[in-house]
Amino acid sequence: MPIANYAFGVAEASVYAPETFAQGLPDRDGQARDDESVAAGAEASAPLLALEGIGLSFGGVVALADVDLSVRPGEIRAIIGPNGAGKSSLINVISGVYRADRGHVRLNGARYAQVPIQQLARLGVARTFQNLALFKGLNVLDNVASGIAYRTRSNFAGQILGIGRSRREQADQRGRADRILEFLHLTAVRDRLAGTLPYGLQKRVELARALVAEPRLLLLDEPMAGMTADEKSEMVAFVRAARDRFATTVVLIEHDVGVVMGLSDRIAVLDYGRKIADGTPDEIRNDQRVIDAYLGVASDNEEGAGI
Ligand SMILES: Nc1ncnc2c1ncn2[C@@H]1O[C@H](COP(=O)(O)OP(=O)(O)OP(=O)(O)O)[C@@H](O)[C@H]1O
Repeated sequence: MPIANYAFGVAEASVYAPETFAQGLPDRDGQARDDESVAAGAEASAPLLALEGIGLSFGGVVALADVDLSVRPGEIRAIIGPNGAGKSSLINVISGVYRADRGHVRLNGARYAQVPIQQLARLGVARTFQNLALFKGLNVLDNVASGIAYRTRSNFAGQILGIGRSRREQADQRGRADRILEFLHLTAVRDRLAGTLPYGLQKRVELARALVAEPRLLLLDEPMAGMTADEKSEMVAFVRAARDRFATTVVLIEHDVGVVMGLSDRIAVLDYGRKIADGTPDEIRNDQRVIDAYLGVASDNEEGAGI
């Protein structure tokens, strides 16, 4: 029985064509890329990110056990699994928040026992958080511009006085932030305090702040959590558009499996810290081990959607 029949209740979300949003910005090389070239590149290239034999325990609790994961450049890669399966632990290992007890992370060809969290931006990695982490008292533009503050080369005094290079850098940051706001249809709320926006828009501002640095690897921690169905559909389209436009590789964890099925190129499934399946949405939908893992959840939860 396909999983979609009982557990993955949300329809595949693809109501907005990505091209709608993908106009007006150059990609990393200043060249437009079509979807096919990104997908073909994803098939052929060496992994941008690879996890090798990752193990992580908290006291006696095994959060991750011998997990391998390979992420190709330009693909949208989801990690799913029931509550407590190890998804957050895995994304925290990828982003250097946790050091794995066993195994390594390969990023851009370099091998790490722990990814250096203070160098994430320079390594081309940006992330969003499960719980919003915006500066609620700052306006939207300044929140987004803060995502590229690391690029600043001017000294502190220069920034305070707003002189010379620092003034040019600030203008550059704001220009980039403005273009991302336009790309994500946020220009109308540019000057609003972030904390006053509806939740779904705040999540989109977080995406903008992560994207403004033009990361090679974008880590999304439950980007659709707490959103309405319409907001989820919009977010799906924006994430896809961002990938297509900037050739950004996306790794996301997300509870709404219907959304994941419609958005991802490949999906890895965790259960009790182990990877039990890995493949395309169709392969995952029909995988017996995945069905069993989620059936356990469905029988605990009459609505069958509590993943
Ligand atoms: N900081 C921690 N201290 C102790 N145990 C932890 C910690 N973080 C995670 N765990 C445990 O590790 C296991 C995996 O948790 P994790 O949060 O990674 O799962 P998850 O799939 O993200 O769950 P959820 O979907 O509920 O967010 C769980 O048993 C959890 O209780």
